[in-house]
Amino acid sequence: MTEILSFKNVSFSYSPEKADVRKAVDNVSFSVEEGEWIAIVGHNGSGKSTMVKMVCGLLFPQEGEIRVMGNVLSEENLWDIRSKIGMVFQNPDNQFVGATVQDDVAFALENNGIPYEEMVERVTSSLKRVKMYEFLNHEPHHLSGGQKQRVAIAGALAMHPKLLILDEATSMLDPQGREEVLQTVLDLRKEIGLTVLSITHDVEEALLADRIIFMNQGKKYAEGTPEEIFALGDKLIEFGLELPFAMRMSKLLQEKGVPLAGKNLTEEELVNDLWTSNFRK
Ligand SMILES: Nc1ncnc2c1ncn2[C@@H]1O[C@H](COP(=O)(O)OP(=O)(O)OP(=O)(O)O)[C@@H](O)[C@H]1O
Repeated sequence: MTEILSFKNVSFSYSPEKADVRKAVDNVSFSVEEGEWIAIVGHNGSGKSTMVKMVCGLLFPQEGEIRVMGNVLSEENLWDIRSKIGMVFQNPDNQFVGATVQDDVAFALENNGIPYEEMVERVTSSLKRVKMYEFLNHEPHHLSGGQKQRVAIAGALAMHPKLLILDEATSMLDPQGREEVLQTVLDLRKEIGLTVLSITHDVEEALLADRIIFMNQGKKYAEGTPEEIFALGDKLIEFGLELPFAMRMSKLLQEKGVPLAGKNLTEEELVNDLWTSNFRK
């Protein structure tokens, strides 16, 4: 397994001179292996954005070290490392720089001096990967939120990133847009083994990840598979997170006396459980 990103005992405080101000990120360690999808979840102020800013070198840890593809992130290698990371942010309207979809995807390639023929090839293949090729000449403001985010993903893909960071990338989308973007990420993982780090409040999105890092007040409270993390149940609620819809529904049904065997993280599991526990003899 190749390690793409690691945090080792990383701490950051916005007021390092004040011992009484809580650290935004406090002694956090984790790693992301090639091909994994890791979701960082946590309530407001738990340190998620500060962690992303450190991965991109916008902030540097005061303690500990961050490695990207084996290299300790520093002022010297910052630009090289940034070129290997694709980012998609929260607001689909703040990310467009091109007048058309293809101009937008080509923007970073042009800035990086990629030869014209290669640029055309990368724009074409990236837009095909996110199923937005037919919108090549469309103006961005005519697209839906989900389509805009898929173009933003294409822009990131065109740079052949080692890591794609989704920073609350679905939080401003309607359910259909959210679904489109998440399906795109799932497809990309299957097709090209893309490594993904997503920062999210959305527990249903976190369920799709291989592993979840659960942050609380700057500290890593827990890390594990979605099953392990959501088994924490009331602890998640206490720290300001919801449980997935299927789990909440299972709990309510059990309280009403409907027999169910499991906790049921997904709707599919719930439907199967309802069927086997109640109807199949
Ligand atoms: N520029 C800043 N100056 C001072 N303190 C800050 C700054 N940015 C964040 N903080 C503080 O650092 C802590 C972690 O904030 P951070 O934004 O990283 O959390 P978050 O989990 O991303 O929250 P949200 O989901 O609201 O974006 C919070 O206590 C926050 O108030």
